This record gives sequence, C-alpha cells and structure tokens, in this order.
Amino acid sequence: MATLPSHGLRSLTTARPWLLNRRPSSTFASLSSSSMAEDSAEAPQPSASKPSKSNKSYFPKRGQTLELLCESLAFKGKGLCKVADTGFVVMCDRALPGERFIGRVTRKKENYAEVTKLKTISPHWDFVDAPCEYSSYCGGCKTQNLSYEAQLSAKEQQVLELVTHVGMFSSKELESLDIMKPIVPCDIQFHYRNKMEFSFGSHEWLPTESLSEKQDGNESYALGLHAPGFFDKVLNVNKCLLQSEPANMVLAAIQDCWRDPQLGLSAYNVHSHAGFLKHLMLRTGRDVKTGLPELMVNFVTSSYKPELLGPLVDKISPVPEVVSIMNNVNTSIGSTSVGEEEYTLYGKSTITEILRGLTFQISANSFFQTNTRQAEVLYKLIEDCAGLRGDGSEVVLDLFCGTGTIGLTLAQRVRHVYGYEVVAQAIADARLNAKLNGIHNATFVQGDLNKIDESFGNNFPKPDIVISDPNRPGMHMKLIKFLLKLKAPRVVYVSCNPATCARDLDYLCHGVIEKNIKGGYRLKSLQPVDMFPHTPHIECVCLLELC
Ligand SMILES: C[S@@+](CC[C@H](N)C(=O)[O-])C[C@H]1O[C@@H](n2cnc3c(N)ncnc32)[C@H](O)[C@@H]1O
Repeated sequence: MATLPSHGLRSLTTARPWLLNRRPSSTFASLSSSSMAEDSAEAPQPSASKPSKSNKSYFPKRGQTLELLCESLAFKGKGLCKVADTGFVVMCDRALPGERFIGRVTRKKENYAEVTKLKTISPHWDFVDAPCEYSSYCGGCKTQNLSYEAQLSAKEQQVLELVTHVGMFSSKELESLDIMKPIVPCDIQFHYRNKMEFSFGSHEWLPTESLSEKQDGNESYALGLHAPGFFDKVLNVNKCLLQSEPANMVLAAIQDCWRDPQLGLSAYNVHSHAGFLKHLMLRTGRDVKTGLPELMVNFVTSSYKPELLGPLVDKISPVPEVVSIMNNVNTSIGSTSVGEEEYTLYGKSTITEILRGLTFQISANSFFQTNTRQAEVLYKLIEDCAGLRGDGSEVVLDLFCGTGTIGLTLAQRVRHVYGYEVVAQAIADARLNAKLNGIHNATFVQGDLNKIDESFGNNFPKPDIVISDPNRPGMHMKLIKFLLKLKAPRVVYVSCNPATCARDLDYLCHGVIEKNIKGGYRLKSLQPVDMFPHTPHIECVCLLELC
C-alpha cells in the first residue's frame, strides 16, 4: 500500500464547510468529459451554467453596462458573477468573491459573457492592501488584494468543483474516503519565484488613469511585464515582488541606464520587427558551497552585437550575486526567449540550485521548477504518494520528466528510473544532472508522448510506479489508453491545470464510455498545492491505485 501524503503543514479548512454546503448549480456543470479531443490534448473550457427558465431569453449586449455580484473565483482566476434577477453568468478578470461592481460586456460566448470591471460599488469580503504598486493592472499577479487565506480557499474550492463536475467524483466519496486533502499553502507569499522574464517594449503601456503621463522618444520605451492579454503592450516595472531581492537590484540597475540615448540601445518592436532588446530573463539559484543566492542575467536580443550590451554588463557585473551574464540571440520574429545562438558575456554559463539534496545545473533555457522552496514540498508529496519500498527493487516511469528532477530525486531508492520528455535540451540537462549527482540508474529518452504508438513500452520493464507531470493540456488519449493497458500498480499524477487533471482522472478511473474504454484506477488522494500565491495557478498531486 502506498503511504498517503503527509506534509505536516497547517490545514486551513479543517471543517471544510464548502464540502457540506455547496451550491447546487455550478459553472462547471456543463464541462463534460467528452470535451477531450482524440487528436489534441485540449483543456476543458469554462462554460456557464445552463440558463434557468427565467434567464433563457436573457443575453446582455456587447458594450452594455451591468451591476454584478462576484460569487467565486473560477477558471484562470476570473471572477464568476451573476446578473441580478436573471442568474446569467459573466466572467470578469480581477473581480473577487463578494465584490459588487459595475462591468461592461466586452465579449459574448456561447452561454456566458465576459466583462471588464468599471467601478467597484462595494469591495469583496477579504480585502487586503496589495503591497505591489502595479497589482491592479499588471498581468502577473491578479489576486494580491485578496487575503492569502481567501486565495487558498478559492483555489481549493475550484479544484473541488472541477473534480466533481469534470472528474465525476461525488463530493460524498471525496469526503468520506478522505480523498480530497486541504490545499498546502506556500509559506512565503512574495519573492518566491526563481525566474522572471521581462520584455522590452517600444511603447510603454499605461493604464487609462495614467495616460496623461505619456512620453515620447526613448522615454516611452518600457521594460516590464505584459498588460493582461496583450503580447504587444508592456507595462514598465521597476521592481517585482515575486522575484528575489538580488534580481530586483539588477532590474533597477538596468532600468537606471538602458534608455540613455548615448548607449544606442533600442527596444524590439513586435509589429515592425525593428529594434535590438527583446527580453531580460533573471534567474536566481544557489551557490552549492555557501548556500548564498547566485544570479544569471540573460539578455535576449534580435542580433549579436555584444558591444551594445557592454555598458549594461559593466553596470550589473559588480552586483555580488551576479555570476553569469548570457546573451541569447533570437533572430526570429516570434517572441520566444530561446535563442538560436547563446553567448556568455560574463562569468559562467550555468547557475546551480539544490533540490531535495541534489544539485541541479541550470542553463538560460533549461526548465526548472520556478518556486524552489515550494518544489521541495511538492516533491516530498510526490515521494510520499510514490510509496517506495526503499529496497531498490522498483522501477519508476517518469513521464514529462523535463530536466529529470522528479525521477532523479527518487532514483537513489529504486532499481531504475525511465524518463520521457519532448524537449531535447531538457533531456540533455537530465542526463547531465544524473551524472553531476552520481546517479547511474536513470535513463532519459526524448520523445513526444502525444505521438506514442504500439511500440511504446517495449524499451522499459513494467514500472511499479508511474509519475506523470504533463503541462497544461494534460495527457493525450493515446497515453491514457497506454496507461490503462500498462496497469502499473500506482500512478502519481502531478498537474498544473486542475481542469485537465480532473478530466484525466475521470478517464483513468471511470473510463471513456463513448470510446468503449474501461477505467482501471481508484483515486486514493488528491492534494492541491499552492506554488504561486497571488496568481490563478494551482498544482495538484494525485495518487491512483490499480483496482
Ligand atoms: C510541468 S513540466 C514537468 C517537468 C518536470 N516533471 C519537473 O517537475 O521539473 C511538463 C514537461 O512536459 C514536457 N512536455 C510537454 N509536452 C510533451 C509531450 N507531448 N511529450 C513529452 N513531453 C512533453 C514539457 O517540455 C515539460 O518539460
């Protein structure tokens, strides 16, 4: 038997009143398991409750203003609101539970509408002052002025809604069998991100109330985060409370000088494709010997002109934590930060980080969990779910292994780890990380898990434990079918998208009737984890056991 996860952390909702007192109708009521496409692993989309008799004919017009009450947070952290007397559902970014406000309809969907908030009439229940000056319009944090406890309970409720309405598990079984665990909070709510990517913009985006401050020339260049939903609008940011203090020192030093016309630097324009500076990526790791922070600064530029970056390098290299300054050159017109060529401008080309006692080497473009501190907690939960015997006899299959971090942290206690991942560079990093930590019982293979065929599984022995950690679209039907045929005794499903997680749990446990596929697993535990406070993101660790 696998050990059920324990984390020894505070339980926020001991009584979980929402488990007993749930609303009868739900935003997720019409999310059906059939929303899974055979050929693409798409996320189930939000859709509003079916209009009741009284609201059947009601549909607001685009541009119409409405008085609304936000009931809860739903998909992507949007506020789920109802139009008074009609029950009609609208979704609104940055509307918070209990808030009464005036909104304008911006978009009509099949059976709900999207609105923009114009004016708050009365604030939400758990209002706190947001410490960040950009919080009301930055695309990064959306719920900074909702108390952290309220953020956690909203996330927990969202997972429960999805697992009941998409996953088709009854709230009764989730409760009576103690399947659904209380969300694990993040013990630090700021400065938790080890990686931030800022964009350079040729025109600073300003919220409507600040438009009078509009400037011209280099003064209008911006370096910061994108306005919500816009790839071409950059909000200038001098400090981000989610990243480390040394990273903020570097950001401030760059902001201090990069617009100086004498430096001849220009921001890349995503429309005209002219300009030099595209992105600034700041990654914080740790010196393995001293445990002190070490910083990588990565300039992504549209061409290779190191002489132009020289003054910036001179300005930031004296910051004691800066150990690496890189230049990724990306000549494509896309907005990706991965360059076709990479140059080291100062110091070393990688930084290090320690996770569950192992050392990981991180290059500018390698994937690494972005909240290191909470990744320790997450990986401990995964290990607890894996329920390893520890006698070195078991085989682990690590699907969507990235740079191999999960598998490698388990490798010392098992016979062999087999990791699969689509990104070739991540596989190279995984092999390097294995070597760096003296691990010889891990094999990492590059491959697309959406395109597996009958031969998948021929190259590794039947695993005792499968870890599956897909990105947001979840698992492809081909992989679901493979797992149901493989019949590994235990599957640990790690998810960063509770909607696709709920769908895949449904498939693995209940099968897919319309495709004549029988389920084969029992959900033993579902543990939400908050990796990213103030954002809508929710991580879940689920343990499934073969029936
Ligand atoms: C959420 S990350 C998990 C990474 C890793 N397990 C960790 O904890 O660091 C998901 C990984 O799945 C990989 N991936 C996405 N689609 C894939 C596919 N079709 N086949 C294989 N790997 C894929 C991504 O490149 C990414 O590394």
